[in-house]
Amino acid sequence: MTLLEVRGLGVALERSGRPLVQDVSFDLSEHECLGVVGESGSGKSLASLALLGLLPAGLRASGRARFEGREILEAPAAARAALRGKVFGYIPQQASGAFDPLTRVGPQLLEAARFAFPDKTEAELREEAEALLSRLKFRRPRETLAHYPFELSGGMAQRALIAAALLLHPRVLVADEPTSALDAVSQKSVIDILGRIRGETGCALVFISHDLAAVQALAGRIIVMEKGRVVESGGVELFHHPSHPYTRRLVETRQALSRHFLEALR
Ligand SMILES: Nc1ncnc2c1ncn2[C@@H]1O[C@H](COP(=O)(O)OP(=O)(O)OP(=O)(O)O)[C@@H](O)[C@H]1O
Repeated sequence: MTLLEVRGLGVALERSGRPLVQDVSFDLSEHECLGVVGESGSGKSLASLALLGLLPAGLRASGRARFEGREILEAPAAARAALRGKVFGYIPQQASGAFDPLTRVGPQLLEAARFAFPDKTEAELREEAEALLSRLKFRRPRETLAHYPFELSGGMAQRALIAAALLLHPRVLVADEPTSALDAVSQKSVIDILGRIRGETGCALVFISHDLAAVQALAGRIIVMEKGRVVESGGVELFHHPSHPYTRRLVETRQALSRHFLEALR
């Protein structure tokens, strides 16, 4: 079943009308993972922030986006906030910046869930958070909830953010470069976790990354963005037979980087 239908999504500067993202279209079904790739500045984050209703001040979205047939771009602010609470989960790029350094991890993890599920007791929410952390490979979930953010490694903080998003039971999880600030082992762990969650919960995933290997591991379909536009889209075979020169360049750059690292290891 199609969850999300995006047609002609654009983002522009409010004052001048200068376009930053233009004509992005895709469908997203339950369980599906859409990979969004492209160089830094190609518009990946702005396209997803437009869908989430989280564009920075001074930017405006245009086009159409429907969740289960309901238009979301034009929905009033309160309805957008409710959608973010219950429909869309968001995992931002920098886990460290997403936490308030002076507040323990537990209250921060539970804050949005308290609003989203006012009928659940504090004990129920804590229990759910601990179970989630345990699924996300935290050995001592209760202790983790009592920690301050600085006591978590980068990989742990990123996994804690995934837990915070999942506590809201999202139907669509948007992960914006969730592995870019992590070492190789943590990257693999986060990718494994995202893949598993999709299988277990049925939530759809929009996975934004310039790591082509990670996208290949997770996504069934891919859109390639350059300078704010989608230049190519298709299945993962797109990386083996890229038809657009920009996709070819991305693939060649990745192959050259892999060769470089392999030579450096010899
Ligand atoms: N608040 C803003 N005001 C003006 N221009 C912006 C703003 N935010 C982003 N841009 C510009 O919009 C374009 C797309 O930015 P965006 O952050 O979506 O790229 P990206 O592909 O996500 O890059 P990265 O991989 O580095 O996160 C860039 O040229 C960027 O400079």
